[in-house]
Amino acid sequence: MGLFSFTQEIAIDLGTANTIIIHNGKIVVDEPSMVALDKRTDKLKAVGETARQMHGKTHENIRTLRPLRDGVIADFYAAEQMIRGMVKMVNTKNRWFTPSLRMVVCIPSGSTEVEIRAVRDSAEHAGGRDVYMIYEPMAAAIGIGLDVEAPEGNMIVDIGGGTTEIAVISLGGIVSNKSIRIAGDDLTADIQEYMGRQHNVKVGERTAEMIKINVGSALTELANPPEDYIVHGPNRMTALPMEVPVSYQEISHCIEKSISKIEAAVLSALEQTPPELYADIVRNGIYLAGGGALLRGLDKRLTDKIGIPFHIAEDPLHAVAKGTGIALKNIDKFSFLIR
Ligand SMILES: Nc1ncnc2c1ncn2[C@@H]1O[C@H](COP(=O)(O)OP(=O)(O)OP(=O)(O)O)[C@@H](O)[C@H]1O
Repeated sequence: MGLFSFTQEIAIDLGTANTIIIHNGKIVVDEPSMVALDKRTDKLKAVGETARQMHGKTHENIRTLRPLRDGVIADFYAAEQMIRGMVKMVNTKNRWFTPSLRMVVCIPSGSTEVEIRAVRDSAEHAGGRDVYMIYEPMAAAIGIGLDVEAPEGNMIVDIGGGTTEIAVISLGGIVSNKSIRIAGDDLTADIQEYMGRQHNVKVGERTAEMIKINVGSALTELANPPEDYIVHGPNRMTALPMEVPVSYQEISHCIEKSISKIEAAVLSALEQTPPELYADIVRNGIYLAGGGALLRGLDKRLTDKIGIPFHIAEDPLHAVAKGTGIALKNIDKFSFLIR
């Protein structure tokens, strides 16, 4: 080791929609999982929020892309560039020498060997010397503050951008899990398609996501309904500008199919749960994490349908990252980390 080499420890929640880095127990990077590359040289032009702002507005020499799809790396080179770019954001002070990185990165629980390898390779190419991995639902459970090593069953439903992960955790391990590729991005796609079909207005992905955040609902009747959201966009036929007010009720109908699929996956995961753990889950309730947990009425809908209380994690968008950060501090203690 040279005179100026040092090890930096970071935890990465590498998500389809957002990537979060924790360093010294604090969130230091929280950016959309997006890169902008120069088409001619493949060099990185921008990463995170800056790349997202370029999305849909680029000329022929720049391409913006999301390196992950459905929770897993879809573009290996872009993923590596993104991790590199985001790690650089952590090291704004020490530009003179590159630290050796000790990382904990989270991965979907349904990952194949090849997908795990892809995350490890990307992390190592981006400077990781000592790379550990943790399954996302395990990280979410730790982030929520559950004692994952206790002989007690807990069920986590983590609804991210690309995947919904449902897992039962007990004694420091995942007893059963179900991962489906229906999550927040599918709800956004449902809305985008619906706006064109129903209102004849063309909306981009970002606008559809804003509709979801402002008036998305898993129920057709809400106790505290949000005000209609006004959408601006071109008419699909005439290209003339339109202004369309959108209500939460119509959005609840348009995302109904996808929500039902998530509901069915939770039921199927419960069916596979061993009886002793099932009893613990009925007593403790089920924890919702990930950005999708913020959808209005989802906790109530699932509670009413399944008959077990659903609790939304305190900070659902950051639960996985927080848990990954705690795992980083306990690398030697947590035997469930993957090397
Ligand atoms: N208030 C909200 N209501 C509904 N959905 C939301 C809200 N806020 C964020 N989301 C959605 O949550 C998703 C992102 O969640 P999260 O950051 O947990 O996913 P991720 O970790 O990047 O994805 P994955 O776990 O699938 O790799 C996006 O689809 C986003 O649109």
